[in-house]
Amino acid sequence: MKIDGRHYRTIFPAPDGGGICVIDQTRLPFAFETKVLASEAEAAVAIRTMIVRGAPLIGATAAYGLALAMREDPSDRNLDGARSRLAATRPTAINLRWALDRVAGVLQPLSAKEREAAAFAEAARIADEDVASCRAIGEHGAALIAEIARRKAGPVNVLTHCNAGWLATVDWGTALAPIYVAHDAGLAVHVWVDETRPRNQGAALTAFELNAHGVPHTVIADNAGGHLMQHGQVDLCIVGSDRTTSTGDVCNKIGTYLKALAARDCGVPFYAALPFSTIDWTLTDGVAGIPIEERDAREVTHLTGRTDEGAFATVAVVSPGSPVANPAFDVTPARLVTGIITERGVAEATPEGLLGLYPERRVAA
Ligand SMILES: CSC[C@H]1O[C@H](OP(=O)(O)O)[C@H](O)[C@@H]1O
Repeated sequence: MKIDGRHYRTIFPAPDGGGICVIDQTRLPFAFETKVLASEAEAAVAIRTMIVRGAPLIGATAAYGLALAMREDPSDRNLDGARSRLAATRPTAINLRWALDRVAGVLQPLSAKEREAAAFAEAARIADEDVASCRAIGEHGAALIAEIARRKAGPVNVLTHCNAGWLATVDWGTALAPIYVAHDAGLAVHVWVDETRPRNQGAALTAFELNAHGVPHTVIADNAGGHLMQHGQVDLCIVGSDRTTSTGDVCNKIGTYLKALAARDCGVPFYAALPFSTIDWTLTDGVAGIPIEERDAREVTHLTGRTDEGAFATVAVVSPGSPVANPAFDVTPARLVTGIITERGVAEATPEGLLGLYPERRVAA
């Protein structure tokens, strides 16, 4: 996407070959800064501390992290060690392990001296595929928005949760890609942006993206979404996913499930947008099977932002000494999901629906 007229991907090789450039998303929206990840360890820290975040971007970063590890030591021992260390950075987004397994599968049969170049090449393919997949998600999802636009006057009002925009992927995004494609095609779209406590990816990142692209939007408190749906101000919900099961259960940022419940109660269509790399074909029960990351309590007890004088500041917002829980994701059961928007089209949130798009995943009876 473009920032001040210049096109960026969220991750790209440093021009001097010194490592991998990423956007430091912990500094947005008040500072647009890139960082060079020059080692496996720096890639791991970037994922763990959410300098980079979003399932597809986590996967791409891990792929390049493995390439950086091969630059350091291409031995079998380090390949296995780096794969384990990077996999341990965050437990929920399946894209992380998917990318590591894919790159490691390419490297294992190679000689040590071949591994660095092969790893960087495979990581680049993963990044390029993600851009193409997310662009296609945009096209398929935009058709849903266009269908609603034909039936109503005024803008199509889309509610989204967290950030599933181009900052969560290599480019285009997943939940926001249909909004960009529809907006660029001249359709009137307005986005309700859930702030998304506690990390505020909506208020900080989705709002930043939509501002930069000129998409009309309104930032709301997380708890306002149900009210807006009750009053007919939401035409559909589109969210991202960190892991979706073969049966259509959708794991996404904490609070997504509550929006799905409100949407069902108000008759609002609720879609998840995700690429093939986010589907976990080994799972049928997301609530029981998907590991939910428990993040640091400080993400709940403190807020970081910019003062009126323009300085970054962190303040406490919780009564000192109170215990805190911080589950980072929840699972929306398939029964609450209207459809799943993928790079291959829109499927019902059912095994048959997903297999209809990915027939190669049918297990021989
Ligand atoms: C396109 S995946 C976006 C997905 O990832 C976010 O989680 P996090 O910011 O913690 O990496 C959130 O669940 C988004 O929906």
